[in-house]
Amino acid sequence: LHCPAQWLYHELTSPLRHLPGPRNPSLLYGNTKEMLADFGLVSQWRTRFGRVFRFWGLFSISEIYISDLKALAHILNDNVAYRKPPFMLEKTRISLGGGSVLDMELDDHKRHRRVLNQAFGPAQIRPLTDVFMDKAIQLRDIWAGRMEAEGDATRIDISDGLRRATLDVIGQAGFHYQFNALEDKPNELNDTFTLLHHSSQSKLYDAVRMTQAKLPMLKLFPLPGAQFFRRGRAIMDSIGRTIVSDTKAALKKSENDENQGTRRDLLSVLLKANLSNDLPSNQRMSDTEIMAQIRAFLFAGHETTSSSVSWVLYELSVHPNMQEKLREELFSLPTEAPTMDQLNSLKYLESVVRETLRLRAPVISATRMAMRDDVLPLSKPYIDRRGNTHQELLMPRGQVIHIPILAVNTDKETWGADALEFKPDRWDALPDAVTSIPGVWANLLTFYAGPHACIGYRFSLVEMKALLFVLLRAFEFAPAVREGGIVPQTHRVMQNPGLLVADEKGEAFPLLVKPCRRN
Ligand code: HEM
Repeated sequence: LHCPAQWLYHELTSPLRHLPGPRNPSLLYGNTKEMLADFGLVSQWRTRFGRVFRFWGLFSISEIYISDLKALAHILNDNVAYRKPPFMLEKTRISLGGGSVLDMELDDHKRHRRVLNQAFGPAQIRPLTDVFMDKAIQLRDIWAGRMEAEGDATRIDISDGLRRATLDVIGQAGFHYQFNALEDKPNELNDTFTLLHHSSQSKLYDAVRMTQAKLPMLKLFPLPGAQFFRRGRAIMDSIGRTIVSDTKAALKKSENDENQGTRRDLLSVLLKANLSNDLPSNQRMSDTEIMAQIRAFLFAGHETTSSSVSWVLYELSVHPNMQEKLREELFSLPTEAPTMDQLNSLKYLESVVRETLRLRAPVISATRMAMRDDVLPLSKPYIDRRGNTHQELLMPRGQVIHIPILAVNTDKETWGADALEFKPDRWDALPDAVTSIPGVWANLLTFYAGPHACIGYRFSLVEMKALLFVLLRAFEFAPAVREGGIVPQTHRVMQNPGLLVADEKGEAFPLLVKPCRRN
């Protein structure tokens, strides 16, 4: 929508104008302010208005919430008719720099995925398990050191350690690069990420980027946060240049070497795939595009995993019997250094990871736009504000769509009355209805679906399991604050566990950690 008249025409003539939904409290902000202030608001609307309703985004651009599974399957599998809206692509480019798979659509997206997919299969992730284990052990030793100095039952900011560990993992397993974020030294990239995504200013910075993406002329003004995003991009680019030239040099050196392939990091694999003779030259990625993927992996692949592990530890801290049951299983492996296949053979670990990624999906929603008029099938009819029943959803071109990942994962009509409870055992006998969820993994929308599904989900799952294997065999985790003191904190589309009332120490998510008695 390029001008107010076009917006007005779209809203007034839309076949969806009679959809139920909340009222619009502000022409400028729509419902965004109240949504930011209240994490549970969207699910309250879902209870009140049903699986399809309309709410209002920034500048009163309407968004259609859809959790109807038939309609979602239709949207997620058609990435020609339903794409990331131009303002979301623009926001990614402002925040992260452009040119990666994260801001590509259609043919360019396909070209990128064709090369990138080759680095993310099980055979490529298997040898990276050693890196996941090494970093998990390094974090374990750091926390054990704190316990030696401060005594048993030490209060530790879990998310800080995990963020550093997952940044180190993506550095080493992703690009054969040492961030050394776990070492107790200032790390410029980690500090910039923390400032942008976890400081008191981060929501403001994000809102500013979204406003600039919707009103590009605002990019001419030096609005809050611009210098930090610039700094983040500059650090990532300078690291990226070094990484690409080092990796290319290493590949060249190993061309005539029997041991070709000693470098197993994602970037080495994808650079090799990109140079392969099997790949037509017009399908290759340029060096600039390769560098852009480094930024994408850093951005998409580090905090998502640390948030997931934080959520697992949170759930286990408030469910000590499940923590003990899992620990029992982890000790049943007669090794300190399990392989990917051994980690994947642990059934209860798998159920705990699935249940956490269902109930605490780190990415809670996605946004798409209809690129043409369409008719969406529905599993259940909806009733509009005038009382008329509709068997289908008439989708007008240009309509923004809200895909509620977390709500789909926790819908009582699909998962049963206990959908909002943490119950790993549910994975032993799932209701049939969940098979209609169009997710790429485990009947969940956590890693999305269709052509834009998360490329890194296998990487992330093994990394999570390695961290949990090491940390739960070494420590016991218990709540550090009273019940209800840890709540989901949202930033952009991410949710992390965090303190309801911030403390002066600036901790994000503390737990009481003590050495495991079995050890
Ligand atoms: C628990 C961890 C993770 C979660 C929950 C997660 C979730 C997601 C979701 C929901 C999307 C789709 C977003 C959209 O299209 O609107 C996505 C895409 C993506 N993810 Fe992940 N992710 C995780 C870990 C990772 C890791 C470890 C990497 C890389 C090493 C990664 C790289 C990507 C990339 C490159 C895309 C874009 C794919 C495309 O558009 O074709 N993610 N992820």
